[in-house]
Amino acid sequence: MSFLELKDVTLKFGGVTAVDNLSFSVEEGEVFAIVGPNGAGKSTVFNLISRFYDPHNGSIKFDGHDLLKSKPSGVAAFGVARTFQNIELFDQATVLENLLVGRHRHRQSNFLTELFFTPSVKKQEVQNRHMVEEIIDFLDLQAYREKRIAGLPYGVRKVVEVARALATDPKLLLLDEPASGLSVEETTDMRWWIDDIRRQMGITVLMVEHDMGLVSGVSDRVLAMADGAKLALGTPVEVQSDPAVIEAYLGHVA
Ligand SMILES: Nc1ncnc2c1ncn2[C@@H]1O[C@H](COP(=O)(O)OP(=O)(O)OP(=O)(O)O)[C@@H](O)[C@H]1O
Repeated sequence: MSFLELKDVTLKFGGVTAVDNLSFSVEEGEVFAIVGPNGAGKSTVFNLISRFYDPHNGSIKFDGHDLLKSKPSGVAAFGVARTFQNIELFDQATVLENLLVGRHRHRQSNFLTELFFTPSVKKQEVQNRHMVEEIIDFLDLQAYREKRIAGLPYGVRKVVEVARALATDPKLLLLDEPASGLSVEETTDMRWWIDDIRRQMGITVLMVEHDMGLVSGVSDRVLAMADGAKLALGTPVEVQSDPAVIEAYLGHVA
């Protein structure tokens, strides 16, 4: 069985079929990209995996779990974390505080143990800090750790969003347009972060991205979508030279 498996998934919004009988699977350890013109259904696929929406048909399995039978909150507990197209951080909190919030799913304490700051709570707090500091070092965010999000440049906030998702200790990282709004240099940096996350942290990455340079540079496989359905699936070179993909993009540009 594949690490992540979507089978015959369909979701309609009224008369619009946002995802149309879509099947694909992602293997453990790969970087897998979803591309396609605006409105192709890419974000909806992310929202289905995150259990933000329920499909009308089909199945979604991750790491041996039937995601559709779990509570939406259970997805994070299975080890799925995501970033958002419009960065979702606490603006008035520092980088460090935002990352500590990301550790929340690992808290095993309750109100009383926290009230009395028992040894187990203290130990957990130390472990959380340690892990968060490692992520700050890993993504080179030391200079910003005590800075509030609101005052940070956009490119740094994008990296903090990735850091916050990593703080949940995921097995699968969903990156929603990691390069959107970034300069050419920042996009190159993002490419190396994604590569390091896969190679050094061993985390599987599924991303939606429009920047074909980033997609080709970092992805093992690419799924091209149009009108909610699969147009092509293969290596970046295979997908970029697929006639159906070329037509969908040219049709979109025209
Ligand atoms: N909540 C919603 N209600 C109604 N229609 C929706 C909703 N979400 C998405 N859609 C529609 O579903 C289709 C797929 O949208 P989706 O956002 O998944 O595309 P996308 O490929 O992510 O596009 P983009 O690249 O612009 O982000 C579009 O026609 C969109 O208008």
